[in-house]
Amino acid sequence: MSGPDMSKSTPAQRNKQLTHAELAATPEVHREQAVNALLRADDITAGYLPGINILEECNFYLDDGEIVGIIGPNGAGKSTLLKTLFGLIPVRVGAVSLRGENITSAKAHVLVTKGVGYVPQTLNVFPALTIEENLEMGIYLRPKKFNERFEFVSELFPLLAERRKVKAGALSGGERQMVAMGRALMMEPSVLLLDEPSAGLSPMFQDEVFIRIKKINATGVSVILVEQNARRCLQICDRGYVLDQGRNAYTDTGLNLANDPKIIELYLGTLAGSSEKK
Ligand SMILES: Nc1ncnc2c1ncn2[C@@H]1O[C@H](COP(=O)(O)OP(=O)(O)OP(=O)(O)O)[C@@H](O)[C@H]1O
Repeated sequence: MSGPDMSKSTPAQRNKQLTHAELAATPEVHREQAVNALLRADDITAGYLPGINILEECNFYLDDGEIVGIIGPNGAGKSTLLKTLFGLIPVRVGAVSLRGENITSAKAHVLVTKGVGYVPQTLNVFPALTIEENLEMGIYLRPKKFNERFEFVSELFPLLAERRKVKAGALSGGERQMVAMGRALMMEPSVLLLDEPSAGLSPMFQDEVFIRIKKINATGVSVILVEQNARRCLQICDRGYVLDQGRNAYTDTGLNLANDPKIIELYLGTLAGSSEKK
């Protein structure tokens, strides 16, 4: 690839020097940038039914400390990518690695012990259990650390401590989302995978969720965020990927994607002209 000499720059610096066109068009660039990534997927193909691939040769990486957003149309494969990274769907072709360790198709419970947390879009709390019991379920592998982690999670979500004896089934959608994120944080993950955390929430609660994600990230947790609310997602993420029909369509910084006329036209639709919240 022609262009600036990137041999002495950090991955973060190199990200900023490249346009989405360069990144999307050249898998070599992805590989070069992803060398020291915290989590990366190389050319992964995956699907649910035999012979039907949902993801086709997808490339993805997350650097330490980043929030990376994944946006795209309905059915593009965003949730499937997250599930594949978390070992819920086997990888058919390609590889996934965590801090350089090959974790391709490693099972979810193994990934949790390696510092990967996952919050599914639905059915992400135990409604019959109290908030406290839900959080206990999150750390059942290390029960002695409950108090320490409960304190950490309560600082991010004070409501969870205040209402610890309330059953999760009695909470609003936004409050349940906090329980789900809190539970995933109990195991002290270094990477948190969030599947459409703002889905179905009122605009006020959506804002609250995005603010909390930034706070979680500020504690040192790297975040992969799948979102329908693409514009809001791009506002808070360091980098974003656009998936379309199971393939990488574009990737760039969140800011560049949000302001790219092509992305606006194809993926952000009428939201593009709406007032933005910073
Ligand atoms: N359990 C499943 N079994 C078979 N096919 C599935 C399953 N879950 C999802 N799919 C299919 O995989 C494709 C990608 O779905 P996925 O949920 O990953 O898309 P998405 O980009 O997250 O979209 P959305 O924003 O609508 O959730 C769709 O065609 C969907 O019908």
